[in-house]
Order: sequence, then structure tokens, then C-alpha cells
Amino acid sequence: MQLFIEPPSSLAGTLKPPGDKSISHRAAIIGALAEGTTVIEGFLEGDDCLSTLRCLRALGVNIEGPHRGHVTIYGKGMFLKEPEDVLDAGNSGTTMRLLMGVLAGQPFYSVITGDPSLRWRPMGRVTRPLKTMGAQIWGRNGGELAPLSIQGGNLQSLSYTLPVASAQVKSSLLLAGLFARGETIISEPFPTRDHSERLLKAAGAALDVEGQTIKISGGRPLKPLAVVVPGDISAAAFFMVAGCIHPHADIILKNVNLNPTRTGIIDVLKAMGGQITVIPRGESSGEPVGDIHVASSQLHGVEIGGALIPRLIDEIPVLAVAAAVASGETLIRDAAELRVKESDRITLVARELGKMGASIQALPDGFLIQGNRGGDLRGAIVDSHGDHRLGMALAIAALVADGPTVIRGAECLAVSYPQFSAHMSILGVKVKEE
Ligand SMILES: O=C(O)C1=C[C@@H](OP(=O)(O)O)[C@@H](O)[C@H](O)C1
Ligand SMILES: C=C(OP(=O)(O)O)C(=O)O
Repeated sequence: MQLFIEPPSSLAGTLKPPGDKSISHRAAIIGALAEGTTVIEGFLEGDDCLSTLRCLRALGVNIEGPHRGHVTIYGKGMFLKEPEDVLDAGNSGTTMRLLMGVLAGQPFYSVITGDPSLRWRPMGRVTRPLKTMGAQIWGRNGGELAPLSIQGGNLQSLSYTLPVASAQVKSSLLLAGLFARGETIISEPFPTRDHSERLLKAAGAALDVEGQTIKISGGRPLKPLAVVVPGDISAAAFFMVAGCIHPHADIILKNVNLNPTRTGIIDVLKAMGGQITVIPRGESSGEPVGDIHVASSQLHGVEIGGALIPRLIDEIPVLAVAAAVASGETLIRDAAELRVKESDRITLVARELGKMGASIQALPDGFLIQGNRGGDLRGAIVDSHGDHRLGMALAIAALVADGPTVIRGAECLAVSYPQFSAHMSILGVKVKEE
């Protein structure tokens, strides 16, 4: 499928972004392990979270839904059923890495794989520490690449400092820690999204957080949850950037998750001169939420790196679009992780935005971008390369191009934001799926 987008003369309206992807995965997995019935509202019906539900069903978990974001999970307690076939995590790194932590604790044999993109993403970062805890794991390239097979059970606790700031690795090891004898201690080099910690605590896990160190003790049963998933700031980010860069824009984004481990994109767009106002609206299932008002802005370049990067890692492709039309230079460093996402996001963001006339240089760990001072990009034929965030970033660039843009391979947008084209239309964009 391809998207055909015409740049609109104005961009205005109110949107409710879809449920948070990270929280949807975690609520389903923790619900599956709980004793009793977990009810989830606002579950993201994107392909990635559907992959998590498919794998949990294959592990014997009875699940109803999703129906309009409503999911009921009949928890099996800590021990699931040996799957009869290979588990398929699709395009979802979160599904594979978090489930590896659960499978490490199960006294049975399982195999997990994914689509061609996922089969090339690094898994040694979870398989190595899980093997240290006692799981037996085999995979291509010495356990580095899926398909991965795993014989779990009998785990020992672990004391481990993450070599990369990764919420997926942290969460995988915390889930494995639920099954280990004694206390598992995980330290992270920079704070990463803490949704697992919040949900595990709510489910009654013996978990303590001290700064960047998390301790979890195994052997305690989990209680079921009632989760209302807040809107995904990583989805909202596309329209935050759209509102800032379009000369006639006024957009309200409702009910967005404002967890401080995720709000780097708001901080950076504001530092670039973005007209962004946040209206806090209390909490949703232990996560801060609010509405975000975005209006046309005169953006200027910034330098970012370090501890900020994990707080906006998935937003960097669309941030590159903002930088491409800002005034001055933007330097993004310390983001080499982008090379091992659904695609090599450094090479491909630079290549595809380059086709639209952006002046963007790929660096080993980021980008150097010369903004065009609010000038038009060029409408072009570009490709998502099967990467949802790249596809949507290009669609946002198309809103300030001098002619129509065609985005090839647009079916992948459903991985995290199935309503993306519909939301573009609500704002007044002429967008056709062909
Ligand atoms: O834990 C999560 O839900 C996620 C963590 C991040 O990945 P890493 O942990 O690999 O940085 C992020 O890029 C991904 O979209 C979702
Ligand atoms: C990297 C992403 O997801 P995952 O790692 O779960 O595939 C993403 O959604 O941008």
C-alpha cells in the first residue's frame, strides 16, 4: 500500500492519539501472569501489541478482545503452557525481548521468531543475562539472532548493569526476576521508560526502585490489574512536530501519557522554540496524563545527546523532520541504538528525507542537519522500508513540501498507529491510501 499526501493550506483539529504501545504490551504480559482477570481499556490495536496477544494465546492464556481497545485477560498465574508451535513476535522487538524474560522462567521448551526485520535485531543483550540466570537459549549467531529457542525454569537471581540504556532489556530481566530465587538487581546507565516497574508494583511484585537501580524478588504471585492505557506520546509526537512546522496549524492532542521518562520530545521541541502548551489532567493507571496544544512555530536548531536520548529515542525520525525545516544546525549524538530498530533509522532517515531536499548527514550515532529556515521541502516518492516510524516521519515532512508526496510501503504504519491516515484527514490533510 502507498500513501498519497497533498500538503494542506492549514492543519487544525483535536485528536486522541492511540493507547501507549509500551504500556499495552506490559499490561497484557503482566495480566497473563496474574492470578485472576485483568481488564485493559485503551489497548493499542496496532500490529505489535496484537503480536503480544497472539503469543500469549499460544502460551495458553485465554484472552477476549481487543474490541475498541477493551481486552480481558484471564491470568494463568506464573506458569503458562508449552506452546505447540513457534511463537511469532512479528515486527515487535518489545514482544520478543519481554517474552524472552517470561519464557526463561517457564519449565518448558519454546521457540520465538519474528519478521525479517526482527530476525536481524540484536537479541544477545537479553539472551546473555538470561543464560547467566540459568535459562538455556539457542539462536543463530551464538544466541544473538532469532529464531531463538529456550528451555527455561530454575532461575537464579542476577545482579547486572545494563550495557545499553534499554527499557526492553531491563523489563525482560525484571520479568525473569519474578521467577528467580532471591533478589535480582538491575542498574541502568540512564533512566529509561519505567512502565514495567509501575505496573509490576501495582500487581503486587516485590519491587523497589532506588535511583537507577531496581530490585525485584522472585516467588510472589501477581494480582490482576484494571489498566486504563493513556495515549501514546510517541504517536502524538508526529502531530506535535506537524503543528510546529506547518505555518497555519493549531492542534490539540488529548489524553497523552506524560511520564517523565517519555517526554523528551516536548522538552526538545520547546527548546527549539515550539509553541507547545501542556495541560495536566491527572493520572491514568499510575501514569501522568495531559492534553497538549501545539501551534505554528519558528523553530531553531539544537544539540542533543546523553541522558535525553532514551527519553525520545522513537521520536528522533520525526524530530529530524523538525530540524530539517528549522533555522540553523541540529546535532543529534549518542543515538547509535537507532541503527538496530525496525530499520537502520540513521541511514534510512537521512536517505529518504534527503530525497525531499533535506540537508541531513548521517553520523555513526546520530545526525547533523542544516535547517532550511522554514523553506519548503520537495514532494517526492519515498519509502518506509517497512519501518512505521520512518513512514510516518516522511508523511509529516510531506505536509510542508512544495507538491504531493508518495510514501511506499505504508502498510507498516499499522504497527503502532493504525489510525494515522484517519487522523491526518481529521486535521484537514488530503491523504489517499492506494
Ligand atoms: O520497552 C519498550 O516498550 C520500548 C523501548 C525502546 O526500545 P529499547 O529498550 O530497545 O531502547 C523503544 O525504542 C521501543 O519502541 C519500546
Ligand atoms: C523500536 C520500536 O519498537 P520495537 O522495538 O518494539 O519493535 C518502535 O516502536 O519504534
